[in-house]
Amino acid sequence: MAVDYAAESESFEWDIPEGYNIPAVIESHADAFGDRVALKFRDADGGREERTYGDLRDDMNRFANALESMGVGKGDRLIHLLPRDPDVFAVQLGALKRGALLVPSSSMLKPKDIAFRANDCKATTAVVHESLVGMVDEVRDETPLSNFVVLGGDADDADGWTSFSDLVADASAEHDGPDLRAEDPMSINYTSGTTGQPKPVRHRHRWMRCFELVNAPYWWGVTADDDLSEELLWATTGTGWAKWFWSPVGVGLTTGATQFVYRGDFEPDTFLDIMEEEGVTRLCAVPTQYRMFAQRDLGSYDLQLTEALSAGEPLNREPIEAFREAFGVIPRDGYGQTETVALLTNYPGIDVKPGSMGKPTPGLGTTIIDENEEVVGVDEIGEIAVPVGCPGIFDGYYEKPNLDEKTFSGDYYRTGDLASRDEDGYFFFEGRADDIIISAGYRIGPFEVEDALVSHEAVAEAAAVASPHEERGSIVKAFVVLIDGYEGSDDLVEELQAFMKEQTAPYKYPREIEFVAELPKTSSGKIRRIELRSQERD
Ligand SMILES: CC(=O)SCCNC(=O)CCNC(=O)[C@H](O)C(C)(C)COP(=O)(O)OP(=O)(O)OC[C@H]1O[C@@H](n2cnc3c(N)ncnc32)[C@H](O)[C@@H]1OP(=O)(O)O
Repeated sequence: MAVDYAAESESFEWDIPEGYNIPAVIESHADAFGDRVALKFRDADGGREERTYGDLRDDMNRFANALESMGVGKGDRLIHLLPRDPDVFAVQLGALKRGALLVPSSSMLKPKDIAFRANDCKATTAVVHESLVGMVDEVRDETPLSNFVVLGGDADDADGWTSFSDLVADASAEHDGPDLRAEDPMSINYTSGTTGQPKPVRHRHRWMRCFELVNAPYWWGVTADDDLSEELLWATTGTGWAKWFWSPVGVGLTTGATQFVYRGDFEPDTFLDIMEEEGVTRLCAVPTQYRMFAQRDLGSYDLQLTEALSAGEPLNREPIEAFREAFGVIPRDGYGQTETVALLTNYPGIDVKPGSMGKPTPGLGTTIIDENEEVVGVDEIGEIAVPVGCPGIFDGYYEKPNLDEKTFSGDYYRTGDLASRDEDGYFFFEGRADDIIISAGYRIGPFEVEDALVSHEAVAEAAAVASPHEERGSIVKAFVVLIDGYEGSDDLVEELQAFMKEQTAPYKYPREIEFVAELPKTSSGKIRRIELRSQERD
C-alpha cells in the first residue's frame, strides 16, 4: 500500500516499550498465531523445511536452556559463523533470550579475522557450522572462547565441540530468561573502517523495534497489522551481516511474516527459478544481483513478485527498467548502514527516480551536512548525517570509549557517505567521504586489504582503492610496490589473488592489481589513496 509520506513524516512517533525485546515478541507471536509458518527453507539440493512461529518459540527456548547449562548469561558474547540454516533463528533468539550479545560473523572469515573478533569483544561462546570448525580450531587457544557448539555434522568428529542437535534434543521448550529491556545491549556487528581493524558496532534490543517502525512500513511495505497470509518475503543476505537484522529478523520476525531462506550460492537463473517456484512476493537483494538478473531472459519467468527492494550500493536505471518491463515491479532502493535502520528509502508509492536512494524515512531526521555541521543546499554535496540521540541509530561501540567520543561529540552521527539532494528532496549517492570501498554490497576497509597484501613475501607496499565496475559498482583495486628482485607479471597477480583469498575473507581480494614503482604519499609519508581513487574514476 502506498505511503502518505507527508502525513507519516508529520505524525511519526518512536513507540518503543521499555520492556521491548525480540524473544518476547516471538513468545507473543507464538501465543497469537503459533501455527503460522515463520520460515520456509530450501537448500541447494532441493531439501525443504518449514518452521512455524510456535516452532521458533520452542527452538529459542531449547537453545536458551542449553546455553544456560553451559553457563552463558546476560552480557556474555556469543560469536556465530553460520550459513543460512533453519536453525539460525534458534541460535540467535536462544542467545538473546539468555541476555547474551550476538556477534554475527561472515562464513567467509579466516582464522585471523575470527581471533581478532573473539579477542576484541572477549567472546566466550562460538556457534559454528561444521564446515567452519577448522577455522576456529586454528586460533581458539589464542582467544577467550570456552564453549564450542557445532551446527550440523557429527560432533564426535570435532574435538571439544558439542553438537547443537544434541544440546537441544532433550532441552525443555520453556525458558525463564533474565529480565530484558529495550535499552539492554543485544549485538555487536563488526564493520570495516578506513584505518585499522573493524569496529564493534553495539546495538540495543530497541534496534529490532526500530526496524519494525521504519524498515517494515517505509521500505518493505508491511506492518504487523496487515494480512500477511499471501506474502513470502525473501532477503538474500547472509547471517553474518547487519542486513540479516535489517530484514529477516527486523522485518520478517517482528511483523510475524512468513519468510524464505535459501542455502545455496548465488546464480541468477537459479534464484529466478526459486522465486517462481516458491511464490516469493517481496524480494530484497543487492544491485549487483539485480544487474545480473537483468541480463537474463526475465520475460520467461512468471513471478508473483509485488515488491522488489535493493540496498548496499546505488541502483542504476538498467535493472530498474528490466524489472518494470518484465514484472511490472520497480525495484526500490533503500539506504542505511550497520550502525542504523533505513535512513532513506524509496517508500511504497514514491515516484522512483533511477539512481536515487529515495527520501529520508519518517522519524530519523536524516540530512546532508558540511564539515561545520551546516545543512547543505539543493544539489550541493555533503555528508549524510543523522542527529545524535535518534533511537534508530547505534549509540556506541563495544568497550571503545575513545571511538564513542570521536563519533558522538557533535550534533550529528556522520555516515561517511556523500550525497546530494535535488529540489524534490530525493537523495543521490556521491561516493565515500573516506577510503572505504563499496563493492557488490560489501563495505571493505582498505587497511585490511593492504595489511594482508604486505604479508606476502613479494610485496613491499600496497594501497587499495575502489575502481568503478559495471556489474559490481566498484571492485577492490590494489596498487602494489614489489620488493627488489620481484617482477610484476600475470602469474604474480594470480598468486597474490589466491594468497589474499587464503589470508582474509575472500570477498575482499583485489580483483585488479597494478604494479607500480612507488605510491603517491603526503609529505609525512601517508599514502594518498584519494589520488589513486580519482585516477581510477577518470
Ligand atoms: C542489501 C544487502 O544485503 S547488503 C548486506 C551485506 N553485503 C552482502 O550481503 C554482499 C552481497 N554480495 C554478494 O553476496 C555477492 O557479491 C554476489 C552474490 C552479488 C556475487 O557473488 P560472487 O561474485 O559469487 O562472490 P563474492 O562477491 O562474494 O566474492 C567472493 C569471492 O571469493 C571467493 N570465495 C568464496 N569463498 C571462498 C573460499 N572459502 N576460499 C577461497 N575463495 C572463496 C569466490 O569464489 C569469489 O571469488 P571469484 O569471483 O574470483 O570467484
